[in-house]
Amino acid sequence: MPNKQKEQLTIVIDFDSTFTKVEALDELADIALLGNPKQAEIVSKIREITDKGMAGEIGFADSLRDRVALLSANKIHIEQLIKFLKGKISDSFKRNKAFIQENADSILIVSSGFKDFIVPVVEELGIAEENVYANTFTYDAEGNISGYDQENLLSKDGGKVLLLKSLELEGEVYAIGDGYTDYEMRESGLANKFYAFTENVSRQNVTEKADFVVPSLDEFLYINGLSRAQSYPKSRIKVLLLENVHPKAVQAFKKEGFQVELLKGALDEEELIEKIKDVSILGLRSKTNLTKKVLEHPNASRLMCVGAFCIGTNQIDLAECEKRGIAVFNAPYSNTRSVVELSIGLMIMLTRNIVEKSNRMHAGVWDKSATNSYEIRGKKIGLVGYGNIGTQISVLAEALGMEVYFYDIVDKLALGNAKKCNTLKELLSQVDFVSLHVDGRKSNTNIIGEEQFSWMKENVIFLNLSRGHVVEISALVNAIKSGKVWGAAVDVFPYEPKTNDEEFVNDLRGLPNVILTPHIGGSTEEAQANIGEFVPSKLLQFMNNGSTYGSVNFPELQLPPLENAHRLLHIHQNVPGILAKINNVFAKYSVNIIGQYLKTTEKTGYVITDISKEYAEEIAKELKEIDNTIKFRMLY
Ligand SMILES: NC(=O)C1=CN([C@@H]2O[C@H](COP(=O)(O)OP(=O)(O)OC[C@H]3O[C@@H](n4cnc5c(N)ncnc54)[C@H](O)[C@@H]3O)[C@@H](O)[C@H]2O)C=CC1
Ligand SMILES: O=C(O)C(=O)COP(=O)(O)O
Repeated sequence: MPNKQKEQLTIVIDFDSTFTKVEALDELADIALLGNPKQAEIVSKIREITDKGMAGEIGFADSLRDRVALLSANKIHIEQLIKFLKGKISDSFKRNKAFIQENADSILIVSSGFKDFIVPVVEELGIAEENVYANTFTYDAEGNISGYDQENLLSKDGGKVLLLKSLELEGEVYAIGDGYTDYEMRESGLANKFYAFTENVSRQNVTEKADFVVPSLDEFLYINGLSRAQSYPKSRIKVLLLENVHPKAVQAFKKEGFQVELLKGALDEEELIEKIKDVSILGLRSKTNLTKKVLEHPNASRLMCVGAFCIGTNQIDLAECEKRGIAVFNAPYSNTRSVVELSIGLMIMLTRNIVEKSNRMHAGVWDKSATNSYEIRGKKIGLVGYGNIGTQISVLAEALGMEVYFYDIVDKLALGNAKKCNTLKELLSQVDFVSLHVDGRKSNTNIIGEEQFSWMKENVIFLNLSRGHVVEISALVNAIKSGKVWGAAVDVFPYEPKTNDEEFVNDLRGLPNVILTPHIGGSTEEAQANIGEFVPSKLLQFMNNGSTYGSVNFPELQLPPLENAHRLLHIHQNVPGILAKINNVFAKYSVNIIGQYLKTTEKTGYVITDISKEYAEEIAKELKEIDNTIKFRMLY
């Protein structure tokens, strides 16, 4: 075996729910019974028998006989099953194809399933037919399954033990599987160790008997010091996802073997301190504050990167993250359009006084009149903040015939015929609509208060879909009550309920021509699905490759994929001489550098060095000990 000088080791691997993600006979039943009116009933019966067998509740011979009798399958169905199973090989087996191919001679597939479909599937990863021990079907002249070879040891009760005994293997034997019959090989003493494989299913009566519980093949390889695709098994790395991020995000991390926990709501500071223990990757949305207090707590010491599954990152102490070598990513464009569409829609609803009309209709009042209903065409809109959202609204509003004005603290190029204002007052004093699209930086707190409302025209329509703390709510309430503001739409609030179970309490409730929405500007299926793909891809690139491209607080580096090299990632305070010190360590151990990349911000330096595979282990220790090192890790 590579990387380990040990006496001969044979690895015995189960097929169903271990090598592949599924139980093949259940799937065969699904395929064979397609179109049969009793399909659901028969399949559920077969699954029930499978489960009982796997849990050791009924003898295996009985389970096999009963299931085969229920199947009405033929050779064509087997062909379809093989195709299906090839797509269901467990992720960690696929990932470690190189190990399996290189060690195919010492790997045996021992299964109570059938060679008819197992052989073509395991051959995909380089395991030869002679290393597969399983049952075989018998067929009638038309190719229908008529039974199975009852002489085969694996068709009998305790079949795996009988088979293993007959093989008289020398050296160490390790068994990997998800079922009780896999454990029995260990119980009998024929296998030296049993690894309960839980990537696909986990059965308590099996895991409690195991020498080790392995959530992936990577974990098995890691425990035994064998060569593998993941330097450190991802099943040991915790991902915590908050605020009900899209299931696509959960899938993205699970597919790579991470340990993922998803929580529906946001967490407050104390709860986050509790939950962040041992977490390396944290995903949150706009409502969870990642504060200095959380970051400096020992529970957060493993945190490597954070994903804001939204645009705004004001809820995250970015500087503190940078100081601690934690890279933060967001989704700067995925929900832009959703906010833009909602803003335009709200403007029209308010200008036509639709909310009141609709409420009255629900109360049975038919009030067909044009009073207090206007078009937005020809009106002036003032955008405070001319970033990604502000500029898109600018283009659409102009297409709808509005005159666009904007104010931004940064010099921005006007799109179309939009007119730039030099001060907030200049903007507010001449427009019919005010729409806020600034970011949530602290200094934007209460930038719209009594004074700013006093600058606005009478009967202005006011929208805030940016951040709650940007507007002084009491001033807005007064402006609405005094009639200065004729209609308002507010999506974001200084305090927002943590979950959907908490009551929304705010002085804006009950005011006329005010549309209140529960911070849903970015909450469309499209936006959430986009974010659910985009943010994990950034976090995974950082974890797998070291790339920080798109980070909002870190030196940005887009790195080439790692090929046949080790990659050393060194994050340090940006003080003079660190690169020289790093390279002195490489020189001292005559390490061959294949590539080196450096990027710094004012405070932080990030050096990535790819080195050839032969290296002295001491270099990692010495690199970590360089003064001003923040974090160090190694990938291969
Ligand atoms: N309601 C919701 O569900 C959502 C709300 N948002 C909020 O919208 C904000 C804006 O999003 P993007 O346009 O993508 O961000 P962006 O960063 O592209 O644009 C923000 C613009 O505001 C400007 N700005 C900042 N402070 C200002 C001030 N005091 N006065 C004038 N201009 C100022 C900036 O220079 C920048 O051009 C986000 O930061 C987020 O807080 C974003 C998505 C969804
Ligand atoms: O993208 C943003 O900044 C938002 O405000 C949307 O936040 P959310 O993901 O809905 O909590």
